[in-house]
Amino acid sequence: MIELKDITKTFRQKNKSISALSGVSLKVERGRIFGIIGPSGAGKSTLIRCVNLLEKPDTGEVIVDGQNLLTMSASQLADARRHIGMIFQHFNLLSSRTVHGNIAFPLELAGVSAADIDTRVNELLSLVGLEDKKNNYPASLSGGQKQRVAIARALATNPKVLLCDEATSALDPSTTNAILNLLKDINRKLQITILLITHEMEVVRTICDDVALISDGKIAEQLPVHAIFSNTDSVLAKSFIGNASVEIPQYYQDKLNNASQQSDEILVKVTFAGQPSNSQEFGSLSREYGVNVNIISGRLEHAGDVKYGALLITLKGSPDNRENALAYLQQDGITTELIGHVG
Ligand SMILES: Nc1ncnc2c1ncn2[C@@H]1O[C@H](COP(=O)(O)OP(=O)(O)OP(=O)(O)O)[C@@H](O)[C@H]1O
Repeated sequence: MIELKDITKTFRQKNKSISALSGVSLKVERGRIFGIIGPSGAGKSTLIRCVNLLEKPDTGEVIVDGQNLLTMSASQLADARRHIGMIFQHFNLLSSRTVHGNIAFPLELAGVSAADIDTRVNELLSLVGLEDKKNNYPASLSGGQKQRVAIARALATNPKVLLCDEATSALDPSTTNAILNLLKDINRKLQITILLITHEMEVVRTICDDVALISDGKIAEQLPVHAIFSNTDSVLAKSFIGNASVEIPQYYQDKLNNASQQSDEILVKVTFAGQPSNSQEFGSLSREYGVNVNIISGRLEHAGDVKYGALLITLKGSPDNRENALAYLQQDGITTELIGHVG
């Protein structure tokens, strides 16, 4: 649905030039939610703005729904852009227009009749759950409600593609989730292809089917989200797992300081880097290896049908049993790190 071929973009300022994109190619299949993630300054905004030519690439091809946007006349491009909706981090609503007026705006520009506009705006208000805010002005809405208006406006002309430029970065976590769910719903119901940029892995994990990592204006990695963890060399997997730090509670910190090396209980950090969600690691440890397992703290997340994250556990048993239990975990692809004796 979207294909970028060898895009380059350099910004020229007085006496210097900044290379924002150098040779970026990517393909977004129809109906997918595709995330582009990367650190600040990596080129994410420039890249997404190239898709609707808000930013014109210096070289390369931008193909949306089979049409090369860079070879179009101005009127063809205006028409093609009606099929590419966009939402922004700061919503970009018109403060002098009501919710209805904002959503109606692109329809007015497209020359739709007042009666048809009214019908369409009502449909969109119901889709985004804002029927009761029709006559409100943006200033009286919450951030999440403003983004819902922006989504409704972006969908007004029935686009095939929705571009999301850090659409949830200005929102709190629960509002972020609600907006991500709405985007996923829209993707499924309307079969709309979504390309989003974000600096948060959580956004990728929550709704994306595919992800590309951009770094220094180049695509460093690109893969389906469910495949991140089966690819042990994946930079993205490492950054997911890197976030899975666990804190040792003070109580166990004190135990670590005071315990003898002969104690039969050890504190272990267990890191999951893509294990199937249904594996039964801890059950087997007690049953088959004669050790007692106690989960102290940690965080496990799921991406597709795999889990990742880290747990802090204690294992209690004879030295041999503990060693066998750790070997069993490692054989399952789990990383274990002995922190010390406790107890
Ligand atoms: N209009 C511009 N003029 C000059 N330089 C620009 C312009 N827009 C972007 N840049 C530069 O291009 C590079 C990529 O910027 P871009 O905004 O695309 O990155 P980003 O990944 O979206 O960053 P952030 O997450 O901080 O928004 C940066 O070095 C930035 O300073």
